[in-house]
Formats: sequence, structure tokens, C-alpha cells
Amino acid sequence: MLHAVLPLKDLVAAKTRLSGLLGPSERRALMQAMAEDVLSVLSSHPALAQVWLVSDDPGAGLLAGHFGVCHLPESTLACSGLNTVLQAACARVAAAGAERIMVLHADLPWLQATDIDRALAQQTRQGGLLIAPDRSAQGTNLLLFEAAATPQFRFGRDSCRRHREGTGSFSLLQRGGIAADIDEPRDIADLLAASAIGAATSAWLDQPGLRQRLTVAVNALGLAITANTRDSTRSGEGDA
Ligand SMILES: Nc1nc2c(ncn2[C@@H]2O[C@H](COP(=O)(O)OP(=O)(O)OP(=O)(O)O)[C@@H](O)[C@H]2O)c(=O)[nH]1
Ligand SMILES: O=C(O)[C@H](O)COP(=O)(O)O
Repeated sequence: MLHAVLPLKDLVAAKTRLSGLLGPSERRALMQAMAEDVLSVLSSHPALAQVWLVSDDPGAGLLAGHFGVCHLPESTLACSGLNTVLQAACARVAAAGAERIMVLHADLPWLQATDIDRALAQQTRQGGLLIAPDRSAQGTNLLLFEAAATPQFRFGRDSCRRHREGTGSFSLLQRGGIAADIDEPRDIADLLAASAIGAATSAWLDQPGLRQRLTVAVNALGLAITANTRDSTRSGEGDA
């Protein structure tokens, strides 16, 4: 049985690197929208027996209920910090019967079911720890592993290299729908040019006046809004 673990920090604390472009309520709403899009993909994927939303955000219970997934409050894990929280969450998930576990971030608005399919197929074929990096190949956006071989989580700076070095056997999956997270203003420029993002993130972007305001702001930063690198890389991918 495959389970997914989705960590979600308190929404008021999310996406601080976008503070120059977005106000607090806008950042909160963007993070919520992206989490909804990821939950929508996960909760409807036939290969996933269970999805766990690991979060102490006040709205997390409702969000999990809306998508029919399990809410695992971080406070019940008696620890703090993303890596420690994930370690404890995966132990719970394994105890609940998971044989394989997928850990991924909630800020992946390009994610599609086919991305999950590819990750599963590759991990089944190659075994070991599957690592799907971010677009810079420095961060890690998704990990997939046997529950009995849960890795030491090393999210944070240079996590892709640290996940590779911390395990005996691994494979890399480079795929646009997983690699394209939303962290920095450059990523908002890509979002503005996108046509293939999830419905909730798309609706967030289509709020009256927001698209126009963000277009002016990213242009002022010298960031090109070009059609669309992320959209075109979503279906193209390379297994490394
Ligand atoms: N439950 C839980 N989730 C976390 C925690 N820290 C990060 N996350 C989640 O892990 C994923 C990656 O988080 P980050 O890159 O640290 O969050 P971020 O909001 O992009 O970060 P900043 O822009 O630096 O504020 C997202 O799904 C976060 O919501 C944590 O301490 N607890
Ligand atoms: O490797 C990591 O720690 C993550 O990619 C960080 O998440 P972020 O892409 O949301 O910063």
C-alpha cells in the first residue's frame, strides 16, 4: 500500500520569500490554493491508499476533510522542524500500514497524476530512494521510498545532494510538474504565463486586478513573462 505525506506549515507563515510581491493574506491564499491543487491530484489518484496532511494550520482539518484525506496534526507528533516532523509522521504512517511512502511539498501547482505515475513506475523499476529535485536540482520536491527504508530527511539548503549522499541506493526523477515549485518572484512570472496549472491556483491568479498588478511588479523586477517554459516541460521529462 502506498501512502502520501504532505506537510503544510501554518499558512500565515508560508511563502515569506514572496513578501515583496504579495501581502500576507495573498500569500496565505496562494499557499492554500496550491495545497488544494496538490490534494486534488493526490486524493483522486488510484494508486494512493491514503494521504496524510501533516499540519497545525487552523484550517488543516477542514481542508483534509474536504478532500477525504487524513489530518495528522503536527502537535500530536511532539516535535518541531520540517525534517523531524516528517520523520515522526512517516513512522506513524508506516505503523498505519503503509508499505511505500511518498513525501512531497504542497507548492506544486503544475503537478499532475501522470507525474505520480512516473515516480511510482521508476521507484518500482529501480528500487531504493526516488528523489525528484526542484528546477535548480538543489532542492528536493518529492521523495518516494519503501516504508521499511525511510530515509533521514534532509530538507533545507542543498537537500538534493544531501538526500543522495545520505542513502545507499537512489534514482533521480526530473519532471516539470514536480520540479516547478513556487518560492520566489521568478516563479510568479512563470505562473503568470502558465496555462496548465491547477484549478485553485488558477482561480487565485484570476482574482480581480491581481494578474495585472503582478505583471507590473514582475516586469519592474526585470523578470520576463514568457510563454511557457514550465507548461512545456511538464510533460517532457528525463529520468536520471
Ligand atoms: N507541517 C509542516 N510543514 C512544513 C514545515 N516547514 C515547511 N513545511 C512545508 O514544507 C513544504 C516546503 O516548505 P518551505 O519551502 O519551507 O516553505 P515556504 O513557505 O516555501 O518557505 P518560505 O518562502 O521560506 O517562507 C511546504 O509544503 C511547507 O508548507 C513545518 O515546520 N511543518
Ligand atoms: O529541498 C528542500 O528543502 C525543498 O525543496 C525546500 O522547499 P521549497 O522548494 O518550498 O523551498
